[in-house]
Amino acid sequence: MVAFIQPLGRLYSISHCLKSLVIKSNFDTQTAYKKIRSILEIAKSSASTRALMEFDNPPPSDKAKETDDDFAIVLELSEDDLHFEKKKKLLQNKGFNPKEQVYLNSSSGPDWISTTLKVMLQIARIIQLDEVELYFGEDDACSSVEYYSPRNEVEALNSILLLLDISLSSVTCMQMNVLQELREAIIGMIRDFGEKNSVKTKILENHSCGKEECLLQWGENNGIRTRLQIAYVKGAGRGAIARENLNVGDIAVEIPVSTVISEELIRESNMFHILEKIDGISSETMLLLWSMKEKHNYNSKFKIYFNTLPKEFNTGLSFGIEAIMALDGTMLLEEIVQAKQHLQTQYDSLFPTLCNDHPDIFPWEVYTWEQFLWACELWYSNSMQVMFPDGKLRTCLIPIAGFLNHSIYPHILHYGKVDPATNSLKFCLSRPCSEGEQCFLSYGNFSSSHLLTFYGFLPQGDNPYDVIPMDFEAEQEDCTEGNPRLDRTTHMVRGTWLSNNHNIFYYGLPPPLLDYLRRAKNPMLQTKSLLQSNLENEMEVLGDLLSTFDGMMENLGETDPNDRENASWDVRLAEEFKDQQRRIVSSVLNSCHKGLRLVENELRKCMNEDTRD
Ligand SMILES: C[S@@+](CC[C@H](N)C(=O)[O-])C[C@H]1O[C@@H](n2cnc3c(N)ncnc32)[C@H](O)[C@@H]1O
Repeated sequence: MVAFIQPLGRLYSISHCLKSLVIKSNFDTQTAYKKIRSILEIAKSSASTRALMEFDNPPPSDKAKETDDDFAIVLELSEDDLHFEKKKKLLQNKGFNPKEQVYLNSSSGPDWISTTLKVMLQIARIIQLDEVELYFGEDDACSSVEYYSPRNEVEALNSILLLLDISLSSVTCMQMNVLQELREAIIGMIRDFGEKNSVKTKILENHSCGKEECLLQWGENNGIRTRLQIAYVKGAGRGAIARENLNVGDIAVEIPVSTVISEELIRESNMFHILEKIDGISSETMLLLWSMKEKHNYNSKFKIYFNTLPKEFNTGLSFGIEAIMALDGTMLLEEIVQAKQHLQTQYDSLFPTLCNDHPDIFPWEVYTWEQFLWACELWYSNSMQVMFPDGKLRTCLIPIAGFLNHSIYPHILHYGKVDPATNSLKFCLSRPCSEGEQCFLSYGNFSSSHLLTFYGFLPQGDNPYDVIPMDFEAEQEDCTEGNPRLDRTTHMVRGTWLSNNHNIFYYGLPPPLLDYLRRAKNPMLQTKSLLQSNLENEMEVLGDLLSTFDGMMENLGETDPNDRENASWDVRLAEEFKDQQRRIVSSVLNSCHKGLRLVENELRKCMNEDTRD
């Protein structure tokens, strides 16, 4: 996403001990290439130096069993991980260390592969958790989490595969057999996971793809290699379809840097010397202004690419007034209004000044507000963040790869780093894609509100990143000066159907939120035992949540009975989004009601016991 929109704040209010509940969209930033990743490390005792790849001797108790074929893989949570402490705690709750050795012993029994992989996968899943997944990850030792999110699962399986591949190069023959067996099992798990979650694409045969084929030909002439073809697909414009069966690790598309639209181009243009003098202008904004003019340049190197771009993008930024009003009761209304206002302010700060001062370089008919909005939508919905060999992250438009649609079950997770050896971007598969199947990318771990605003669609399936963030502000006594101060904490909820744990003290709701509310009510309560005081506190917490979410549901109103089929594209999208919000809020309300019944039951038992005593 281009960096000229700031995160936007949104408001709700909660009664009782909490002063206010401010809801913010602070989990939507494009983190994929900025985030410091946890690394998985493998250890080998025979190596003279401890490097990324080492093998460890078995622990003393296992010494008797030590053979040439007894060896361990170490899965390590990097201390550089942004969430190191939380992940370490979660690992420890499940009985693992942040640096865990998993012994590979093929003679330990017929189930050694599934037992070993189960352990490795549990650890790898936690290491690969992102901020939202970690927040919702159950934190008690008893609940065994099967999986956190489709992205996390594919990421965790691929990280184990990478570990095995790294280690294959330096093992004995017997150890190689063991690793190969594990590797095949992992590939099988990735395939099974993909088959269970495959998204059926309807290809629209009656649409011609002449312009797209011209671009593929242009790509071939310019060194782009692709195993994808382009077709119109139902509900998503164009999409990229596998021409042949593609396996994990295969490259679906390879794009030389010379065919990428990035800030280098603006430096070569005649508008650079004017734009560079504008205070605080970002390279993304310069590039956006460049692209507005370049799409009319008949001699442009990228003319064929510009020819394939839609006339309209239909993102949330183009929502008309009726659609915006249809969002009433959701936080998205304010977000879209603010985003549009922000763009209008940006436009007004540049135009008509640039057109008046340099009419030959910035012709007014090219730099209208409508054209500016079109370019913003182009850059928001089609650009990718790319890490170049010089270590700089640049926002780029990437011909052909730009046809890849987004999915919650993506085939391609990592694509944003230029391979310095080939000076190209490689789009490698993290799960297989069969011939004729649509190949999907992950645009990032985005909520539906973000995807609607900046990309103009709502993804199919349960989006684990559809959260309702909640910022709590609680007044605290300042010990040193006796002045009250505001403590701000961020929590969130999402559809409680995504949780595995609906037992008492959990109810499918996020444990960190519940713990925070419990402590806010009664800082002395420490345990989740069935004591009367705990249960009474629990009733209050659930009661507060119930009244907050009841209010949200009331604000959302009833489903619009009007015929959606005949509604305009934007009103239909707004109504669909609102339905999703209702579903989330309704699931929270159900969980609170069920929770209250559970707690009441236990409280009754508690009181009966007291009267018997
Ligand atoms: C990078 S482009 C992908 C190619 C695009 N479909 C096209 O025809 O040019 C991103 C745009 O594709 C569409 N898109 C991507 N993923 C989608 C999905 N899962 N469902 C519906 N539309 C999608 C949205 O319009 C989005 O703004």
